[in-house]
Amino acid sequence: MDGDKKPWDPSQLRKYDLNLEEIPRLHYKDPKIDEYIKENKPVVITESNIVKPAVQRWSLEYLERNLGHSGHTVFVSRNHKFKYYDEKKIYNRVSNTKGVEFTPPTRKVEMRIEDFMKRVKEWKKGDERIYLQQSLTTTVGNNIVEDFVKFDWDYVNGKQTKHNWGPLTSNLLFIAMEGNQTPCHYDEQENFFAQVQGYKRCILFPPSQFECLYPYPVHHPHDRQSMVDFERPDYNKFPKFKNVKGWEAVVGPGDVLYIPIYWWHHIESLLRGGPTVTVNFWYKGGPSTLEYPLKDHQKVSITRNVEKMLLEVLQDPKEVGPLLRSMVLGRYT
Ligand SMILES: CCC[C@@H](CC(=O)O)C(=O)C(=O)O
Ligand SMILES: [Zn+2]
Repeated sequence: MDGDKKPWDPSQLRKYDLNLEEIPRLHYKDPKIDEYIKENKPVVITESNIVKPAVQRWSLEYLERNLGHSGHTVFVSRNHKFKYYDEKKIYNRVSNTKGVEFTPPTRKVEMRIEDFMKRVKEWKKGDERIYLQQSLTTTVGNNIVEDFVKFDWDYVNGKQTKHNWGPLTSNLLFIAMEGNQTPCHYDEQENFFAQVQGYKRCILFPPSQFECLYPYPVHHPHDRQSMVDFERPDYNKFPKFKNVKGWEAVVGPGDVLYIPIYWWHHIESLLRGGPTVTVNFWYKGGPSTLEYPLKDHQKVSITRNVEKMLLEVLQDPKEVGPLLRSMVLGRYT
């Protein structure tokens, strides 16, 4: 790659009408990284050895040979969106206050890695898309385990300890087709999002923009996901989406993006960039001491608890909205 040639160009990014700033990129030895993490702000950590063995060795061919022959979790979508849904919340098939059936936007299948790679290679426009999302556990091959143990655990464990995070809950391996998209959502975990192969565009919003991103109700299968379709935003239903202000970074091999707990993120593999490989590190949040003023993500957590409590006592999801409206409108407005 000659000097000034960028590894990707803007034509590989889908067009959105969003007000975005660049997420800072800091060398992994820079102490300012700890200031960002302490303030729950995203930062791209560069030149680290966090997943260096994977960056060096995990080509698609290597992964096909070494990932292991058990079935791997693969999501299938009729379009480029892979919107997460919680199967456990499709309990009474009623997914919103109008009693409409919930139709899962993707389906989950178990696929052997060679079948997955074949379908990726032979994919044609109009075919269903697939997205491998597999927890890195002992079911993977020995070479992968050897690479995994050589990740820079001192570095990530050091951050976990310094910032008083909870335990590491999982490392997920993602193998995406070019153009695959995980629509805007938040997780209740701290995340080191380590890019291994290919380039991904990450668009993030702070928890304070909760009102502009219109999350589904907590009892909905799409809990934690934004209701706004970034490609065709409905400004009548979601007027405050116009005011949203976000941060973005395109991460490439070796970059590690810190996605703070409760921060919204919309992530997509670049168009025409080939398949991408990512490993994430999800940690439970630290103990949340209630210091005033409360942090924005603590307020989001409180709203979640209110919705859960109301559903628990009212039982019928259709009653939660009307009760909240009667409580607030005309009184707290
Ligand atoms: C299943 C979620 C995958 C990931 C987004 C992506 O890489 O497509 C993400 O949202 C996260 O790591 O939290
Ligand atoms: Zn996520």
